[in-house]
Amino acid sequence: MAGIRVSMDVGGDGVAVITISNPPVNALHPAIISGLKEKYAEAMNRGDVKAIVLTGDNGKFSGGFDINVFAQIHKTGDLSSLPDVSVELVVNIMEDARKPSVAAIQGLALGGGLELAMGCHARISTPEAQLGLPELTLGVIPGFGGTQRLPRLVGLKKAIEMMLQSKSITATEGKEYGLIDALVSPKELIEISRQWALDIAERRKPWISSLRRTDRLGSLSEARQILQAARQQAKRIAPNMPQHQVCLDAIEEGVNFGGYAGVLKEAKLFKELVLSSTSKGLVHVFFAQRATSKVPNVTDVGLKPRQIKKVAVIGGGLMGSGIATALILSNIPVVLKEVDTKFLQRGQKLIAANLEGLVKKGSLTQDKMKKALSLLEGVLDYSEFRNVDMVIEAVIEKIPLKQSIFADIEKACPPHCILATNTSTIDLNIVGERTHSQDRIIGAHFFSPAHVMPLLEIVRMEKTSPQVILDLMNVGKIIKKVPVVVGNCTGFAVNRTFFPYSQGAHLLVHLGVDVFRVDRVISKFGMPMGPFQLQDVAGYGVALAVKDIYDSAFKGRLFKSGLVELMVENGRQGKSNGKGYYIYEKGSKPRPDPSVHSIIEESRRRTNIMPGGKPINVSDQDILEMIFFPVVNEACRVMDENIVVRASDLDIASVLGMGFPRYRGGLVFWAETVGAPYIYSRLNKWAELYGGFFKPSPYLEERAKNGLPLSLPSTSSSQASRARL
Ligand SMILES: C[C@H](O)CC(=O)SCCNC(=O)CCNC(=O)[C@H](O)C(C)(C)COP(=O)(O)OP(=O)(O)OC[C@H]1O[C@@H](n2cnc3c(N)ncnc32)[C@H](O)[C@@H]1OP(=O)(O)O
Repeated sequence: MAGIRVSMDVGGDGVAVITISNPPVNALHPAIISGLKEKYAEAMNRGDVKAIVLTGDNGKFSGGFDINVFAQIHKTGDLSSLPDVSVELVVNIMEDARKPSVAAIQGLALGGGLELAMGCHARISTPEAQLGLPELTLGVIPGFGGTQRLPRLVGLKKAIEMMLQSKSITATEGKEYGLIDALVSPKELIEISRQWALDIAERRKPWISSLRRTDRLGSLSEARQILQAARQQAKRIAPNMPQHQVCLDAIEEGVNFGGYAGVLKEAKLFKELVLSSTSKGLVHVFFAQRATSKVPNVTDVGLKPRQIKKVAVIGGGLMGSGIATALILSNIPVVLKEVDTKFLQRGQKLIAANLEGLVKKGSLTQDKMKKALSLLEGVLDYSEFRNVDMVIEAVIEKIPLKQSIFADIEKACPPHCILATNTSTIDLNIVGERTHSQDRIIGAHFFSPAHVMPLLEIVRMEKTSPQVILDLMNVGKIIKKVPVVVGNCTGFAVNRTFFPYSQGAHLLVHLGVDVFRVDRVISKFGMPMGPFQLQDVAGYGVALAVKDIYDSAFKGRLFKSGLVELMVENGRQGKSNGKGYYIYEKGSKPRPDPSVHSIIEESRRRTNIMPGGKPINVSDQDILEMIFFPVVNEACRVMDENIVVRASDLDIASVLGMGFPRYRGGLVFWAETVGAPYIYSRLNKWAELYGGFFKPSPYLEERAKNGLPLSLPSTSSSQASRARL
């Protein structure tokens, strides 16, 4: 296997330097594990080797066990490709060896990488290296002894925090906690590690096996209290995932019966979790997220992103101020344009408040806030636009207004400048209709709050140039977003796929289902909140503004009711005025408002769709399916029309844009686990009972009838044969 190797170099000082090499992050592929076993055996047998230094190639120790192996196991169900590492390699070969090992760490030591380092008898690191056990984010637990050694090195409380929250620390922090023995510069790393290893071999420094330590664990009663508190916390933060409690089970075994018993238990539990549906979903999301950065004809044609030195943002409302915040936080200077001083000041205040919020949370220092604010310039006309590299328009969703802005900025900006719009629904062809710059017009659809939400939906038109797409993808990465490139249509990929989400919820309520029950079922499934609370939080203005646009784009598959208008007529605007389906009061959680029932009753009377005038009788499962299956159905149309590059892009967009539970792998991945034939048959039945809103799309029908995966890309012949359906 090219590039995958373990090498050993024995110096005149008697130290064998064993180096892991598997670019780009030195992942621990099974071939690396066998290589390590082989080199250690050789080092033990050679008379000229007194001690070992273990390190990684190219400035990185290791990014952990090779996650591709998990993906392979998920496909085959066969666990035999998992090498025996925790006992055979880390305990028997490394920790209990006759010759000591020192880990020389640089760049990163994550997951199995850090676990190998903890099996060494000392750890020397460069200060900025990232150390952590993020296995729970993949639905498993640390499996090379990490659940046992980390608590014995940094104490139970800190270790549990690092594992349950998958939180990395720097080596500088690691030194404070006892994980790292010495901090050194990259230049000295190998030299000092060699000397350290010799010092241990010659007993000038202590020969410590982490697994046998107990001094950092505290008393049994203290340990039990910490574990108990952690179990409660895990129940709250991860109610639908098994790996948090299982990780605590492994730690507890070691606390009660010693480190070695803990390692054995950990190995057993690890194997069980690898096959869990949670791990399948999370590993899928790991690779799906990385796949979004590969866009055919954009990222594979040798283009280099141009530097974007300055960006103009038009509109200082909620979205514009959030976008400006995200840019200045990543050191990109921003010109913020508004129509008058009052609106400009409001925008500047919103940006300052966004930054202050981050300072309060502890994620930004005062100095960095000042630095960010110094990069913001407020303007009332286009004169400062002459030297910007990108404009992001973020004004209200009014077509004539956007068209006139685009005609203006085409004149005011330099010819290379990217002209982006943050519209969430309007067709980009319409926005740019009055310009001659179709090749540099692009959608930059942020999600609210824009400085917090991780998704950036990049919308390209047929004529948008690959260079412009690449530049915006790069800006997205710089401002720490995950850019997903999609095609142009009403609502683009995310809002289009999810428009039936709120509509299905409204339909159910008009069929007689309780509004708060709908929200409870959806939250229990793992969404951050139910569709009605979401509507409260987003504000009814959004729903009303896009209504006509959806009406004309999605004819025949809409459910129309006047409930939102009725809510507004009754003085309810959702969270913004404290009164929606829920009551919002400062300092307390949203409370269901029973007085909303009379408004709903009125809306039901007007719509009059309950069969025989009586509420339908449905189970919680029915509610879930009647809301999500229409969403899957629309996702099928989005895939059929090639709005997304690949199905997994919709998985990432649903997770990062809508809060679809990551551990379910995203919308399409989840739908595959449910099965196209079942989804199709349910939608068909509801279409007969309740009309066109549920009618299965030809794409779904074809997949269901032919037993094909939903994620399999369409071929032109299948598209043609569907057109005849
Ligand atoms: C038994 C053990 O306890 C189990 C384990 O060790 S499980 C693994 C634990 N380790 C992790 O979870 C770390 C996962 N990796 C990461 O968080 C990040 O990739 C990183 C912080 C290492 C690097 O981030 P960044 O520089 O942004 O690069 P990123 O794009 O994420 O990764 C670069 C490439 O390395 C791959 N990669 C990263 N870590 C990998 C791993 N552990 N296994 C396989 N591939 C990996 C990525 O898939 C990507 O591949 P691509 O270029 O083909 O898309």
